Amino acid sequence: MTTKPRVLISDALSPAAVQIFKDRGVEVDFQPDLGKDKDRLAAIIGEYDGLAIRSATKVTPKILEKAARLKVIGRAGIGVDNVDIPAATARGVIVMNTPFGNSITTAEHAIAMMFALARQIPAADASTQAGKWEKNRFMGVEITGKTLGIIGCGNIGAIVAERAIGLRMRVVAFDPFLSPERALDLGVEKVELDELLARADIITLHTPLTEKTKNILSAENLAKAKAGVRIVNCARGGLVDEQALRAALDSGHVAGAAFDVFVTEPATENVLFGHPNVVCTPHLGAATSEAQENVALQVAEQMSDYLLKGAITNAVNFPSITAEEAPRLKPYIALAEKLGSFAGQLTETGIGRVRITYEGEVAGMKTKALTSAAIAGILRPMLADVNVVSAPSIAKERGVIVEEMIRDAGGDYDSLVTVAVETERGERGVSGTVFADGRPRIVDIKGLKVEAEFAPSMIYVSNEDKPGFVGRFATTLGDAGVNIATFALGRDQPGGSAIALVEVDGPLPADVLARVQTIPGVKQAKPLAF
Ligand SMILES: NC(=O)C1=CN([C@@H]2O[C@H](COP(=O)(O)OP(=O)(O)OC[C@H]3O[C@@H](n4cnc5c(N)ncnc54)[C@H](O)[C@@H]3O)[C@@H](O)[C@H]2O)C=CC1
Ligand SMILES: O=C(O)CCC(=O)C(=O)O
Repeated sequence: MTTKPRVLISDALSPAAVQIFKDRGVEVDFQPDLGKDKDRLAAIIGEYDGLAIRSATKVTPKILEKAARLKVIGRAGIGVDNVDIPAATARGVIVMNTPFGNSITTAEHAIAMMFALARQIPAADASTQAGKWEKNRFMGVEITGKTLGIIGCGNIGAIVAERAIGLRMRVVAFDPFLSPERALDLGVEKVELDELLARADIITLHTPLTEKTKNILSAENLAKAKAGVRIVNCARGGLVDEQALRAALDSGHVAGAAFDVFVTEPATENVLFGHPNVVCTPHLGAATSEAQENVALQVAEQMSDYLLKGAITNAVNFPSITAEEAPRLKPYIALAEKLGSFAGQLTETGIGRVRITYEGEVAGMKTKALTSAAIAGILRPMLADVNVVSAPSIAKERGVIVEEMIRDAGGDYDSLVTVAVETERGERGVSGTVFADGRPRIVDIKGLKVEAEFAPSMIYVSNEDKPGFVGRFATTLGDAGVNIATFALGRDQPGGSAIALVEVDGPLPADVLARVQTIPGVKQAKPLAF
């Protein structure tokens, strides 16, 4: 007799999920408050094959250590920042999300927050119900004709844009990954951040929280914003510097702020609380019955499909491939994703085209999965939780042309994968292979031969091939106490163009990078993380 897989639901998912699991033949244990009790979760997680969550459950390495049977974590929602993805991946646990199920609802919340700010509805409500009838206190502003600045024009940002245009607003958007064609389709004007800050009457944020977006509205950027600007954040706490925002509200430079998300959640106290022009909700962006039913049904279907049939959908850490194909493909998937990540981390402008070339043995493998992995790697530095399944359609939606080429083995390697990214600044290609030890290696960057493994902390430098660079570079790092682990060099010809790919122990501090950038002959220096 085969035993049924067991799933634990540890957050307040819609009960619709319970029914789906039961109907599909999965045993389900619904404990909606368990996620808040990490000790109890750790005590029982070992009994389950699947864990279905929203945002209250934090899936930490400690929880994963106890999860001996766990095969899949299903997030009924978009952000998977409450799951330690590398730790889950390292334990072979698939992490799935539902990337679109709550987008409309969250966009609607942002629009609702914008109106709440413009007409001071929460304060007017409290005053009216207190019997004050303060008609002259609550003078609002009209939305029509105002400029909305959208930071992050992905799924939710695009829906907000469509709604705002329907409200007769002008919409400008800052999103390095928004293609001009997509912007045109949406009817939004693609601008740089400084221009958005200078022009927007209302700013709404819809990016994930990443190293690049953290404090994207810093004190400095808030100061650049138009006097009287209003700010809406229904994406993630930490996109706006809360202390700086409070100061800008106190000075009157920012006229109002509506926040659904906070640096620390649950936010039982916060520097923004108590300001008369601040409206807050407790992370309610996705909280409608429609969205909750969508994401609960979808996550239960996806998890059941995986547990019962091995099918993988919307996984953020693995492509959709069968169990038989997995062992052979795995190192090449890692290679393609890392080559893509290399190209993505070096790309600073919109991508027009991605060309992936497979030469030799790898050309006979399931290259679609490899291409998806490469695109996910390219997009991941910019997009919220892009996965290998959704990456190609996201690229298509954004007007990125993806080309796949297959060739016989021609060079020094049995298998060679090349990822080339074309932007308005030109094309950049990076090639790699998998050696007999199963570890992926970079073997060529922009036509320059180099041989290096991918490492958690690296520096990529392109420079003029002049004497003295290596010495100055090593001294700069050494003086700053940064230890060099490996050092790979390549060049086209003596005295020509050169590159260095250097592995360091730990992340490179920004001031050290700045010093590297000033070494004579250095054209570009970038930190990379794999
Ligand atoms: N308040 C809530 O309850 C909810 C919040 N969210 C959050 O909303 C955010 C957006 O979700 P989606 O639109 O589905 O994600 P998405 O991945 O479709 O869009 C994110 C956009 O941000 C852009 N972006 C990334 N880095 C950027 C940067 N440095 N500057 C400007 N733009 C940048 C990307 O190019 C992308 O277009 C996520 O953080 C998600 O977790 C999502 C659902 C509910
Ligand atoms: O589940 C929730 O209420 C939070 C939704 C959210 O933040 C997300 O989907 O990223």
